[in-house]
Amino acid sequence: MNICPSPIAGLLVVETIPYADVRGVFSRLFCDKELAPLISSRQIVQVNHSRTATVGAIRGLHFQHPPHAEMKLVRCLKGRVWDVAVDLRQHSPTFLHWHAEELTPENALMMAIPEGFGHGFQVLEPDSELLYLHTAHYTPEAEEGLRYDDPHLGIKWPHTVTELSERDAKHSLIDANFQGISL
Ligand SMILES: Cc1cn([C@H]2C[C@H](O)[C@@H](COP(=O)(O)OP(=O)(O)O[C@H]3O[C@@H](C)C(=O)[C@@H](O)[C@H]3O)O2)c(=O)[nH]c1=O
Repeated sequence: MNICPSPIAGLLVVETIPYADVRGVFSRLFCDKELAPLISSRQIVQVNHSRTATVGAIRGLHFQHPPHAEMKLVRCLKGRVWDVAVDLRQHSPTFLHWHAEELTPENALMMAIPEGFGHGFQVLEPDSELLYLHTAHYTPEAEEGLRYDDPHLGIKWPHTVTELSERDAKHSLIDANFQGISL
């Protein structure tokens, strides 16, 4: 696995090197030794999977507040998604900047999204599937979201938005009182 920087400090992109032969492909999806530089003392405590049927559907943007803030490692197992992370760290020089990567099974990229970032994605192929590794348990009372179309973020989604959960449609817009996440 190659751990690559992104334009936002702390947000990393991991390249996985798949082993291909006549039978198909073998890939290591997680290794605490190889990923130690980014995982540090964190532990993976939950593994989630989602399948999203419709091209253009968006999930996000989601995050958990401290003390339930988490690192998420996200990869695409099927289809194609445009995965975006937004820097919400209070006092970060890149506060409210975002970075996106297209994730596919073929490019085998994994976004390593640390605490203090919002995360979302848009589906670019039908029935796209994502695998998430989390370093904190799901804590709905600590969870918050931002609007995918928040003008303060200006995220340039690659496809027309076709579907959104009721919850994601109701997130508040960022206003002058929004301080970000204090870690
Ligand atoms: C995220 C999550 C949801 N759920 C439940 C709550 C709800 O009934 C159902 C669907 O949840 P949601 O609508 O929040 O699912 P979804 O909108 O897909 O939420 C996900 O979005 C992406 C962008 C992320 O980054 C993920 O961490 C997660 O927040 O699953 C769990 O039981 N455990 C979990 O970890």
